[in-house]
Order: sequence, then C-alpha cells, then structure tokens
Amino acid sequence: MRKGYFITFEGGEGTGKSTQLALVKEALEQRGIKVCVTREPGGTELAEEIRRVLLSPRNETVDPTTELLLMFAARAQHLAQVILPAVDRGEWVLCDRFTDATYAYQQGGRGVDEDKIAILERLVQMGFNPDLTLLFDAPIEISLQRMRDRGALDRFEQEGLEFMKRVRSTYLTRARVESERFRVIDATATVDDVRASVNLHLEPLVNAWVSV
Ligand SMILES: Nc1ncnc2c1ncn2[C@@H]1O[C@H](COP(=O)(O)OP(=O)(O)O)[C@@H](O)[C@H]1O
Ligand SMILES: Cc1cn([C@H]2C[C@H](O)[C@@H](COP(=O)(O)OP(=O)(O)O)O2)c(=O)[nH]c1=O
Repeated sequence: MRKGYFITFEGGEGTGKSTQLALVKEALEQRGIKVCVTREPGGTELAEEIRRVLLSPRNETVDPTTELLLMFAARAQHLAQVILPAVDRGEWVLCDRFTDATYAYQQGGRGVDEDKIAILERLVQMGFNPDLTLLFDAPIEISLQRMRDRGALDRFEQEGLEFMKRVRSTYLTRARVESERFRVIDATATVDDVRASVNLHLEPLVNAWVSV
C-alpha cells in the first residue's frame, strides 16, 4: 500500500495553525483523501497527559533538559501509536507542531544545546521526518494580540516577548536551511488569503496523489 504524507504545521502561538489545519482537513477529504489530524505535544492518551504537565503554569521550575525529554517522550508514543500507523495505512497525517517546535522553543527559546535535540531526534524518529512543513509566520505583536484574545496563558505563552522573538527567528532560520521541506506562509493575511496560499503549496502533492 502507498504510504501517506506527513505534513506538519508550525509557527508561534496564535499564528493560525489550528484554524488552517481544520481547513486543510476539509479540503483534502473533499478530494477523497483519508486524513489523520493530530497535535504535539499530545495525540495519544499518554502524550496528552505529558502535555498537561508541560503546559501547566503550576509547574514553575521545569529544568530545560527535563522539558526536552518530556517532549520527546510524548513524541515517541505519538509516533508509535498514531503517526506511523496512519502513514502506513496510506492516510495523510496533519500534525499541529512537531520537532521543529522543539528546536524553536527548547533550543531557540530556552537555549538548550542543538546537539542534545539532534541526538533525541535520531533516537526517537530514526530518520522519519515530515514530507512538508508549513511555517505560519507573523510578527510577535500579532501573536500576542491573538493570544490575549484567547484568554488564560499556558507555561510557554507566559514567557514573554524576547522568548517569542527567539522562537520566531529559530523557525525562520530552520526554514531557510531546509528550504526544500519548508513553506513559509504570511500569517498576517486574512483567514481566506492564508487558506489560498496553503492550498497553493499543497496542490502539487494533492495532484500527484489523486492522479495515481
Ligand atoms: N488569518 C487570521 N486572521 C485573524 N485572526 C485569525 C487568523 N487565523 C486565526 N485567527 C484567530 O486567531 C486565534 C488563534 O488562531 P489558531 O488557529 O488557534 O492559532 P494557533 O493554532 O497557531 O495558536 C483564533 O482566535 C483564530 O480565530
Ligand atoms: C511540540 C512542542 C511544543 N512546544 C510548546 C509550544 C506551545 O507553546 C505549546 C503547545 O501549545 P499549543 O496549544 O499547541 O500552541 P498554540 O498556542 O500555538 O496553539 O508547546 C514546545 O515548546 N516544544 C515542542 O516540541
């Protein structure tokens, strides 16, 4: 059986990842493509429990290496239980954040050594990577505004402006270095315009898939 694609949605908080992911799901299903929607950290019962621990503002003193290991513990479970089986069944997996978020937040945001992340990436993913990564990019002020509108802030959202700037610039650097895999999308446009540019980037994959 043909393997499905693994597509990740990345970017800072409030850049519209979840909104666009839902629209892509709808559009793909209309083309007869089977879709598996999931997110990180999370996506399985165990990984969602790890997510609660990671996001809770009550956990004030989380060592950065502990945080990193928890991200990858959740990811290992998620890959084994959800992502890899779905791809093997020929489904397209749409994942709200993945390992690029670890580089952006744990390396860029927290200052964890890049090599530490790369070691865990190899251990957990064993060469498995997204086929395509959509990076939703917007100035921090827009993220902040959309986060405020959404209400209570989680442990990462409470980090503030400088942290968010480092996250954004790490994402953009990764997108430049891995330009084959990444598509950078201007997330400041309207929902409809963002949707149009997402569709444009997905079209080659969709056409190749449905024409077989
Ligand atoms: N292009 C857009 N323009 C204005 N508001 C948007 C846009 N996309 C999403 N939003 C709104 O911004 C907030 C965050 O969107 P969401 O999709 O949850 O972002 P993320 O998943 O990246 O955190 C939501 O209230 C959503 O309705
Ligand atoms: C997957 C992942 C997420 N995170 C952080 C980024 C987000 O702040 C948080 C997940 O929250 P989430 O609700 O998915 O983000 P958003 O506010 O954009 O909808 O976890 C990391 O720090 N490292 C990671 O590897």
